[in-house]
Amino acid sequence: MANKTAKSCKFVVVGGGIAGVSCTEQLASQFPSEKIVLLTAAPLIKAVTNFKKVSKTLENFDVEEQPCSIIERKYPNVKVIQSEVKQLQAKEHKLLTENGKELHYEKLCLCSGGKPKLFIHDSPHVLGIRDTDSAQELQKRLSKAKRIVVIGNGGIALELVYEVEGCEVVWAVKDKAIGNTFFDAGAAQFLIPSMGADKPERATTCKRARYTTDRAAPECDEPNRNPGSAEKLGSALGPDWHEGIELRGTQEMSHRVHVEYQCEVLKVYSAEDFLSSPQRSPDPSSDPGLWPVYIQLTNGKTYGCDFIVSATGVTPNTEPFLQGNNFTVAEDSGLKVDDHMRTSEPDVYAAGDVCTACWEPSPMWQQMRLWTQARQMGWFAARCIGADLLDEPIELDFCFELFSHITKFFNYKVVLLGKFNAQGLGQDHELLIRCTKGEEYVKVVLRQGRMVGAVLIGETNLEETFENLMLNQMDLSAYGEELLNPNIDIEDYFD
Ligand SMILES: Cc1cc2nc3c(=O)[nH]c(=O)nc-3n(C[C@H](O)[C@H](O)[C@H](O)COP(=O)(O)OP(=O)(O)OC[C@H]3O[C@@H](n4cnc5c(N)ncnc54)[C@H](O)[C@@H]3O)c2cc1C
Ligand SMILES: NC(=O)C1=CN([C@@H]2O[C@H](COP(=O)(O)OP(=O)(O)OC[C@H]3O[C@@H](n4cnc5c(N)ncnc54)[C@H](O)[C@@H]3O)[C@@H](O)[C@H]2O)C=CC1
Repeated sequence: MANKTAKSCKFVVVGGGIAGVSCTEQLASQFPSEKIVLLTAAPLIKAVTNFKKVSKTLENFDVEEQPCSIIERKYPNVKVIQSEVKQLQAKEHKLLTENGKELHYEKLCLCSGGKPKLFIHDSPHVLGIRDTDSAQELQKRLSKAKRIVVIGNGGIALELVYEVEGCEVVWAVKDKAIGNTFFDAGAAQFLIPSMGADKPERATTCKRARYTTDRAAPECDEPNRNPGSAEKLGSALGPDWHEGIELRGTQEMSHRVHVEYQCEVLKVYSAEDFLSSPQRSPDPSSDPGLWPVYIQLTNGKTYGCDFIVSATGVTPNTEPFLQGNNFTVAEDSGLKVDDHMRTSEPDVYAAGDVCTACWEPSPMWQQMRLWTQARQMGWFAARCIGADLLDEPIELDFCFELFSHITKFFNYKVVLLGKFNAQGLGQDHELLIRCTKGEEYVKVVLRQGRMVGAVLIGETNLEETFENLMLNQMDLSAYGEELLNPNIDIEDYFD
């Protein structure tokens, strides 16, 4: 039942992931005498630690899950309430929570993230990976598994096929090459040999140790009494999420990955259904009775396995906010935001995975649902809220000028800059490529002689120089292929 004594607050932020916490911290430091409520469904919040600027636009940081008390201690004007938002009444500037509370706001920022967009719903044999609970479930199931099937060709699939040991992995991708959200076929070819190679020894430090130690004792003011709802709405995992858990199956082997290219899922059968289906494959390993689940692919093959991982993207968490309100929603189901992070509802902003950037982007930026962008958007949304209250102008921040992402795949450092896959450029571009097997892969995208994108795999040390060349849009036509000549120290050249 709704609490009649509704609370009122100048700023309310929904979501304790990177976007929500970054927004809350910025509001708290900009408005130290105003109260900020951070409403979040999960018992722990995410914090950015060891933030380092690698270059003008590239940033690197660790992410820790922390009890809510830490942010409250750091910012006395912040109050964290652990409760799921059930409804937003935007006209009334009011939120209703699962605890039956009402909360009025003057300015609201929605940072409720996303959830796995599974290729099939309601199958006990299909797992999505998003938060700590789902990662632990994966670990538990894997510890009893001999074979799994991974569907999807983006970040999670790339990480998983490399990390899983002691278990056969069948990786089914829609495309002609692996890793299509990050790479082209050339880069994929460069990475393929690492897929079967032994992994180097892992450092023993575990960045996610807090997950287990703090979990038992959430310190929020209003602890969630319903563990089920928190489980469904945990914050997203991020860099190095697999370092804290052992992803090992039951078999005595390191890696074994088999890729099925250019296919999708036709049907998933339980063991029982498979027995009576006419779809039995000649592959003896898909014999009925051997496996708990069978997956039939569009290329005619059927695999039996212990379970299936659906690493098929993210759907923004918008449900509690849409009903009765007038949000404009993008094709990918995100809340559309303008260049001030405003949604179509007055005084409601959004940031991170829940939103879809709908401003005219700079020619070398695109949205991808990544940790860095969640941090930047959360922080920028807070600055926009502040500018609006103080009636000050604010321009789109420099961080939205050039897309930049630094990560690791197959134990290689990977830097992506600008239109790294020539996204949206049609035929109007040329590519320069330099590749040294097992060492580095460098791809540059040029448009009208100017650099507009790059993929750097390995320790290339080119990121700063290339970033500068992209930002200053220098005409490089005169250099031709010499631009990637390994005998020229390009850094000195363009300094
Ligand atoms: C396995 C995995 C690995 C990844 N690796 C990387 C990587 O290496 N590099 C990278 O850049 N990105 C990575 N990402 C992506 C990155 O984690 C996300 O883009 C980013 O964390 C999104 O942050 P967010 O704050 O928008 O959302 P989330 O982290 O999803 O946070 C949403 C918050 O909202 C809360 N919430 C949701 N609904 C409600 C509600 N109704 N009421 C109250 N609270 C609610 C949730 O409890 C949660 O706290 C990875 C993602 C996954 C799943
Ligand atoms: N190191 C990094 O930067 C990492 C980033 N992430 C991020 O986490 C989020 C979730 O990761 P992913 O689930 O891997 O999403 P993703 O968006 O990276 O990749 C989704 C993949 O699934 C494919 N796909 C979609 N529907 C499909 C279907 N029905 N059948 C077969 N394939 C289908 C797409 O073609 C795409 O290859 C993403 O935002 C991703 O960018 C995740 C892991 C690592």
